[in-house]
Amino acid sequence: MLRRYILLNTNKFVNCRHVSQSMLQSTVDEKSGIATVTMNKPPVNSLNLEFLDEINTQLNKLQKDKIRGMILTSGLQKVFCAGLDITEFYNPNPDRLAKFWTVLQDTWLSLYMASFPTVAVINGHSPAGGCLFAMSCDYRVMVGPKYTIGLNETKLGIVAPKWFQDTMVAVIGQRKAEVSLTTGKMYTTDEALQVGLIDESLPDADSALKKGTQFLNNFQRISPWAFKMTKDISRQPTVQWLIDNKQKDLDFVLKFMQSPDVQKSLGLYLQSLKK
Ligand SMILES: CCCCC/C=C\C/C=C\C/C=C/C(=O)SCCNC(=O)CCNC(=O)[C@H](O)C(C)(C)COP(=O)(O)OP(=O)(O)OC[C@H]1O[C@@H](n2cnc3c(N)ncnc32)[C@H](O)[C@@H]1OP(=O)(O)O
Repeated sequence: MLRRYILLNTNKFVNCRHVSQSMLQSTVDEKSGIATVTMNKPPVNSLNLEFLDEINTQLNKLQKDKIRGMILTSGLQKVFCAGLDITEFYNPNPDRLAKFWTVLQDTWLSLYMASFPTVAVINGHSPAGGCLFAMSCDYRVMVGPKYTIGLNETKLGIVAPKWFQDTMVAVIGQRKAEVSLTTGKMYTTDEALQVGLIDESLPDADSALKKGTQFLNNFQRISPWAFKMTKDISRQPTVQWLIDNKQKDLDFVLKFMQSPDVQKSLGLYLQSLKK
């Protein structure tokens, strides 16, 4: 494995393994075994087929490398992740859409059930799929006060799939999730903290990264096996539906996304984004 000194987001030089460099940068601190995975797909880290594939491959690699923890963050100025790439849904090629959705399912399962502790350092806006990724980590530290986070699918005229919804319920509870999902609510950092959607709010990215690292350091004294078993038991009710219904979920999305009403809503939403 290539060893070199590189400059991390913390502006400190640390001895680390450089794992990859493309839309995703991944570094592992040799001493702590903590990986920092930085999404870097301008302009907004939207999750298309290729990007999701890269994220999933990296998560599986980190698992094989037996890292001790992971921070997921963004290398962009003001966006953590803009969610799924809407152009994957608009006038889709059915074969590509099927691949895209399957990789999304797999990536979510890899992240949600990661064998190592994970922290999202949310250093920018985090709508929809971006919020899903953040909620799938074990801890969320967000840079405030100006960014927003939430599952806004109803605002696009679409519906958050069951497993997106269940992930939110697991974080903030049934009642708050129901109101949040039906209204497509995007929370400010303060609101997200209040509702429990994030665990901490910090004024800048450096202190958020430090906080995330502090959280991961808690696990130095906890057996990885005990951690993983506990997490599996806790998260099993949320993942089991998708594990049992991957094909049904895919078939539904293929049908739903190709319906004229949904295409019309998506077209209007894309237009409004361009404006
Ligand atoms: C019963 C069972 C139901 C089954 C349901 C089936 C299917 C549901 C499927 C999926 C669920 C969907 C999940 C999603 O994640 S959908 C994506 C939702 N995301 C958003 O709504 C975010 C939209 N973007 C923004 O709000 C902003 O861009 C931002 C993130 C706040 C950043 O703002 P900023 O001002 O910095 O950037 P711009 O707005 O100027 O954007 C720059 C550039 O990027 C394009 N873009 C932005 N977001 C996306 C995106 N998600 N996908 C693709 N492209 C995006 C934007 O259009 C601009 O493009 P341009 O060409 O003008 O440069």
